[in-house]
Amino acid sequence: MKDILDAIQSKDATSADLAALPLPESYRAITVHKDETEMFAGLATRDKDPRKSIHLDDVPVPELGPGEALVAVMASSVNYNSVWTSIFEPLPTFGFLERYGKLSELTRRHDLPYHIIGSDLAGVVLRTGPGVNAWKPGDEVVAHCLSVELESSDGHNDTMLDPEQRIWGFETNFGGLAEIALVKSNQLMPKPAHLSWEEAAAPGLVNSTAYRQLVSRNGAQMKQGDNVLIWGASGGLGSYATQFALAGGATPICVVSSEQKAEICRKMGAELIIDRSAEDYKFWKDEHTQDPKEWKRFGKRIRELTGGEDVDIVFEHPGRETFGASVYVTRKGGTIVTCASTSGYNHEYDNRYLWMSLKRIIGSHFANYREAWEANRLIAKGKIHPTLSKVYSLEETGQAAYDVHRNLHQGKVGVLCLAPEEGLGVRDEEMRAQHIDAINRFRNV
Ligand SMILES: C/C=C/C(=O)SCCNC(=O)CCNC(=O)[C@H](O)C(C)(C)COP(=O)(O)OP(=O)(O)OC[C@H]1O[C@@H](n2cnc3c(N)ncnc32)[C@H](O)[C@@H]1OP(=O)(O)O
Ligand SMILES: NC(=O)C1=CN([C@@H]2O[C@H](COP(=O)(O)OP(=O)(O)OC[C@H]3O[C@@H](n4cnc5c(N)ncnc54)[C@H](OP(=O)(O)O)[C@@H]3O)[C@@H](O)[C@H]2O)C=CC1
Repeated sequence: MKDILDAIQSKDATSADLAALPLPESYRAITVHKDETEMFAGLATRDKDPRKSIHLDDVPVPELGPGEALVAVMASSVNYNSVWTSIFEPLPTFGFLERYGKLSELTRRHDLPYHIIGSDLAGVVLRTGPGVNAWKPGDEVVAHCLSVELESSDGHNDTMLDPEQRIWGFETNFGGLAEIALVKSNQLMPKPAHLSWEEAAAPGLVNSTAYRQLVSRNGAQMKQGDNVLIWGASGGLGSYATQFALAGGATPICVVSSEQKAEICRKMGAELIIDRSAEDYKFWKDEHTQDPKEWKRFGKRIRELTGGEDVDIVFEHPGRETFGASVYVTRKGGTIVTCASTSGYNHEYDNRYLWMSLKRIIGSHFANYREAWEANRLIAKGKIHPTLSKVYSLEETGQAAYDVHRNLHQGKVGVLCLAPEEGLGVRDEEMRAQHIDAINRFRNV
């Protein structure tokens, strides 16, 4: 592994040099174990501690198949899907690996007693399998997390609709929180040249998801002048949704839970901010009953901020706790676009406010290759910036996942895999200098 890292860091190693280096037999990877899926039985979600279930193991390098690439991972990031995997909710992910393993001789590789997790990476291509022409060893890349087979016609208008659509590192094995990852070559995209490895690895999953959810024709199709209510506006998804709203001429109404987070949103350029903790909204009176008076108080606050307007789009992901309020505060004909249910997936809302006011709920999930490519292009052009706050070592991934699980973080949390330190991998210093304040906006807050 040291030779590989030396070659990546040397200025003059060629593609042929990298291709000629032998692969190691094993590599270090963050895993959860199949024989531990019951370890948190009986505990409340909040009390399930990723530091106990996440391991750093030596694992064998997987066989490389057609259309695939092995990538030396310089850095990765923590996504909430890795939190779900590590607390075995809503299901242990081993069921996904078993199902995938039944598809073919080749996919059987994924069905293992350990799951290498992680759905983001920035790194360097080491090997490509048969049929891969667009990428070669030595290419500096980021990977999006859509894994598809595309044997059915269903996915050929929008690859997210492929019946064999999976999220890499969540529903497949050999994910990005490791020194080497196995991806399909159609997950690869050019690494933005002005970013370090850990900055480049941070946006991928959430940036692509927010792009489809808010901007794409497959999502809410946000337009200039729209009022967009963004839950968790300084979090993973929300920090990109806020940037897309601002860059697209819309007005974000950012919901956060502290003054510190409100300040981050102001630094991004947002002006309309609701501190849900300070204003103490209680949308649920008890576990079973919502309080429409609280929806109304929340809606009034939005109208105060906007000068009397309601929101055209709600960017939803907290789920059960907020969904009733989200449906209520959306304007007539507006859109609630949801990609998650962090606080619970059985949502309740008053349907009269949906049908009588001709509102629409849209379900959105990750992004197709084109959407991920467009979202990555915006990063590469310096129009949208990474929101990396803190960086951990691979050994500390359990703590990094704990921070995200307990909402102790801001924006995105990075993980160094092969990169020996932060700040490496920048190719375009001039462009970096132009955007350095925006790139560092979330650092150490
Ligand atoms: C990019 C990052 C993203 C995120 O972070 S997202 C957040 C993390 N992700 C999650 O929390 C999602 C985790 N996944 C799940 O919870 C489950 O994954 C699902 C609930 C999404 C699906 O459940 P399941 O049981 O895996 O699949 P089924 O599609 O319900 O299939 C089970 C059986 O039910 C049959 N079935 C499906 N639809 C119907 C129907 N309409 N009528 C009759 N049967 C149906 C199927 O065929 C199959 O059957 P057979 O077991 O025999 O194969
Ligand atoms: N379907 C898909 O493709 C994707 C789904 N997801 C899912 O989206 C969810 C969010 O992911 P991500 O943004 O990365 O996570 P983060 O934890 O980084 O950010 C979420 C933010 O939401 C806010 N929040 C959390 N709980 C509540 C609540 N009960 N009420 C109101 N606000 C809340 C918090 O902000 P604050 O405290 O400041 O209000 C938090 O910072 C996860 O469940 C994840 O699995 C993520 C990416 C892709």
